[in-house]
Amino acid sequence: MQFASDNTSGVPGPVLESLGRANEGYAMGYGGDALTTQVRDRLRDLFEAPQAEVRLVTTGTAANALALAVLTPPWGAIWCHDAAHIECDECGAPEFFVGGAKLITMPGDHGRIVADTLDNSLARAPRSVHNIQPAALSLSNLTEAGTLYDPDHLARLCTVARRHGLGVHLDGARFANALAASGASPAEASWKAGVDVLCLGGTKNGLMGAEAVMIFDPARAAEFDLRRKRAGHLLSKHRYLAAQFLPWLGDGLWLTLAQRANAAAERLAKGLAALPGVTLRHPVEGNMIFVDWPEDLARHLRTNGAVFYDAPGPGTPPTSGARLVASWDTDPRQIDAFLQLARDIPADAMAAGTG
Ligand SMILES: Cc1ncc(COP(=O)(O)O)c(C=O)c1O
Ligand SMILES: C[C@H](O)[C@H](N)C(=O)O
Repeated sequence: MQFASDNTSGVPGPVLESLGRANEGYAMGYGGDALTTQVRDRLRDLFEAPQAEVRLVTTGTAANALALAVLTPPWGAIWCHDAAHIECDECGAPEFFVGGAKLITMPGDHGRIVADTLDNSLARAPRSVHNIQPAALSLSNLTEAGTLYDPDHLARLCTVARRHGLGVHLDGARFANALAASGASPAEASWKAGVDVLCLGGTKNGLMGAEAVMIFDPARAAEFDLRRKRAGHLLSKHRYLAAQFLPWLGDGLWLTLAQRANAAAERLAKGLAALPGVTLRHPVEGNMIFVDWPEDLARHLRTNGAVFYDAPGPGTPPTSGARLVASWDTDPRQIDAFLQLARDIPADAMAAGTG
């Protein structure tokens, strides 16, 4: 019953088979191989962006930090949600890779920034020589709350950012889950809404460790290349990164895998919502669930083999809660066993706090 994260999942057969095929013979390094060119062309086609530049790296943190570095000068400020991964879980990588940027965090219900709040914040931002300079807006889709920005909401935020002279970065660690949930096209959910650089996550959706940075303004690619190299994120055996993407993007596998993860989360959320004392903290719009539940229930589930991260709720002291993440390979039987376990918690355990 593994619900810690979608990065705990395995790699689907077509991706492993593609790696095996890529292992034949020799290929130029550092992205000079034929597979890398095929991935670029495939992504340009899928995103209706023939001029876009595509760069592959191995982690989402590197993708985010490097993408933000080409949007933000060392004296720049990056606006983001206060629960953003770049704020909470990247150990200062964006600030480091930019060379001194400051993250300006904002509230927003269910992990989403509201356009008026962003507009007001940017309008009040001082811009004298004494101040860090507004430079970029960073959004995540899915958000870190597992919710969705639809293209209209995304476009409103990008319009505000543009009006204040900011570039827009989209952390798409779960972009496929967002597309699968919204039905939007890749272009509508990115550059057509106003996104300048998209970090398209593969690792959480079946790939072994591969992320594609899509730079919709090709003029920014040269700087990205130099930053990627000096960060140590230009792989010499680059064909093995590209080989992961080809089957994934080939016949829509990326969306099929994301739909499976989303459906698994929907199944789990439905069962959780029916349990006494359990509430869903955010709408479940992709493959992540946040619940508020009794500590005894969490303890009972963990004692019996369930794996998940705690996610304390608001308030002082914080309420007991958890994040549960479904993956492309989450087995419905795992979900049913987890829910049955939750239903079977001994009544006295809840009462005595020994569940
Ligand atoms: C929203 C989001 N962005 C970025 C990342 C970074 O990915 P990585 O752990 O590969 O650095 C994660 C990690 O899971 C994530 O959840
Ligand atoms: C939080 C952790 O860093 C990882 N991004 C995850 O979502 O599991």
